[in-house]
Amino acid sequence: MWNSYLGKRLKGCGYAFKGALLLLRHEASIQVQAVIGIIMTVAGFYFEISTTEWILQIFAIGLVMSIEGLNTAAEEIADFVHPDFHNKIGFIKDVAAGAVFFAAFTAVIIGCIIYIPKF
Ligand SMILES: Nc1ncnc2c1ncn2[C@@H]1O[C@H](COP(=O)(O)OP(=O)(O)OP(=O)(O)O)[C@@H](O)[C@H]1O
Repeated sequence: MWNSYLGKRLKGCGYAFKGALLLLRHEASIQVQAVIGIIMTVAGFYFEISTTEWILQIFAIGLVMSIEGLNTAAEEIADFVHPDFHNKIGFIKDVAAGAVFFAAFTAVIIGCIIYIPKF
């Protein structure tokens, strides 16, 4: 029983990892965010940011990429269930994009708080 429980959890991790790779391979917006994340990581080493700043920065990068992944999932479901134009589909896609906006805005504020004092 424990074996099958562990096996299922490991399989779940495998699917999640596959999903992360799919996002990185096929989603332009996630690719851009990943590149920005790498640039910010290099900047973090260059400016020798503190442990708290690292935590905030890593959290911001993860937050934006996670919400973008969910936005992609929402768009895919919307296109699958209703490929034609519909106001409701437009609303669903707009609010999903709005969620990414909140995350990105938060990340920009965090970035400003960390880096503006260093210039
Ligand atoms: N089927 C539809 N019905 C109504 N409005 C739509 C529909 N598809 C897209 N839209 C409108 O166009 C906007 C952009 O949709 P789209 O699916 O191209 O998203 P996108 O953010 O450009 O996607 P991607 O992340 O793939 O670049 C939506 O936010 C919505 O306002």
